[in-house]
Amino acid sequence: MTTMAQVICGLARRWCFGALGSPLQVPCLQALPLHLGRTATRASQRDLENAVHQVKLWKKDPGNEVKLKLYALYKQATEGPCNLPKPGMMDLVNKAKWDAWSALGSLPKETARENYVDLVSSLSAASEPPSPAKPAADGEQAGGDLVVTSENHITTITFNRPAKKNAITTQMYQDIMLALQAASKDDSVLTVLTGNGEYYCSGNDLTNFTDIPPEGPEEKARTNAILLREFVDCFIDFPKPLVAVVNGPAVGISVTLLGLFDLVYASDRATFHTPFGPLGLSPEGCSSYTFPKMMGPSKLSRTKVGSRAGEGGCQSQATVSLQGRGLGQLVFLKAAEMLIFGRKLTAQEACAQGLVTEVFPDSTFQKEVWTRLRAYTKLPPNAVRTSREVMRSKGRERLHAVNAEECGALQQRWLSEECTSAVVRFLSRRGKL
Ligand SMILES: CCCCCC/C=C/C(=O)SCCNC(=O)CCNC(=O)[C@H](O)C(C)(C)COP(=O)(O)OP(=O)(O)OC[C@H]1O[C@@H](n2cnc3c(N)ncnc32)[C@H](O)[C@@H]1OP(=O)(O)O
Repeated sequence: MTTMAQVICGLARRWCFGALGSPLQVPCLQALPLHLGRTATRASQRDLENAVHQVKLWKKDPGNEVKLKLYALYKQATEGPCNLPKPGMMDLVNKAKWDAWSALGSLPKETARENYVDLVSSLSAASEPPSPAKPAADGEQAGGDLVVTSENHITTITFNRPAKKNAITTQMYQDIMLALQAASKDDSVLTVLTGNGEYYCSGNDLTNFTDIPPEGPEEKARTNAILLREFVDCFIDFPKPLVAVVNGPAVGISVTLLGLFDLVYASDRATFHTPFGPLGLSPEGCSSYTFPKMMGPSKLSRTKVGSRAGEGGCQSQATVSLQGRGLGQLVFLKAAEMLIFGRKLTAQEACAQGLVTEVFPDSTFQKEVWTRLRAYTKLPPNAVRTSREVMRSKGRERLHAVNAEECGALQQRWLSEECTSAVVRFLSRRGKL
């Protein structure tokens, strides 16, 4: 399957030569400064061909904004104003390129040719050889986007895309399912999910929505809904204790799945954000059922004042004020505030709502959590497994039904203009399409 990266790379090579006829969305193309240093002579067709050849020699990706400008100028110089029909919203790559070309209006071919040559000559002069790939820092985990280890009777699945805030690619969904299937059969007692780097996970990789198959966006939505349902089913059916070691900010599906975990240990620098509203999406991971169940439709949360983090229970930040004695403030947090309105929770707030089991100071987080987990693995494994099974078995049928309903709703959401516009906005914010 053509990945988005291949699509972009393919387009990058062919855009500059104008062989493709489909645009990419970039907000203010006009703002891109064109090189005005050209002498009065008009750029010839030969100059254009030389410029095209020069671009082929570029070693560094100039970024989408430049590629779009070159694409649009080349099309305008060789074919004149854009008269193609506007592609659909979900066809992000083609629509953005269409926009780029159309933005040039009735710019004369000669002027477009001149601007193309000028732009290439100024960028070629400025282009630097690419910096050598940064070697992995000491202690950083080598390996792919997902690292799975199994030791001390703990299977650990680590999101390992720190440069992308551990966003989950389509392949990673598959790999996590494989890791869970293996962990359900190995000699581990616990299975842990955690993140490498400053983030736990920034949720679904939003470029997952952009590689539209030839069958069109409806097919993409259908296959994504199947993948998501199978992915969440793996967590519902997993037979051993699931532990989330939330080392930093968590977004989207990495948050909603936590309702299916048995322990959620969070660093006090972790946050919990489910921006489904702003993204035009709806909840997944069974959170439409587990969150209200866990948090209550509206819940008065009381937490201890001044308790040290890690001494059991939530680290106190939110407290309860009674008759104005200044013991803190009344904390109303609702599942709806998270799932519908996208309120981001601190680790303490998430703990007060029952989403997080315990919050630890970041400075001692890893040491405290892994010491505790290793102690838990000393428990009789069959007793652990039996206790978990009797706790979880009663709710599985309901959770599978909730999962099916959520995936059906999302399948429609992914086709909506609300969602596609939000994804384009995110990916275009720095020419990331
Ligand atoms: C099979 C389909 C299953 C679908 C399941 C349904 C799941 C739904 C969800 O999970 S919805 C939530 C999706 N996630 C987001 O909306 C988060 C998007 N990211 C952000 O808002 C921000 O990146 C941030 C707040 C997480 C971090 O911001 P900041 O500290 O400013 O860093 P950058 O934005 O510069 O990010 C660095 C780098 O990472 C890329 N990136 C981060 N998150 C994602 C993501 N979710 N998808 C794709 N790319 C992401 C970001 O683009 C930057 O890349 P760059 O360095 O510019 O190449």
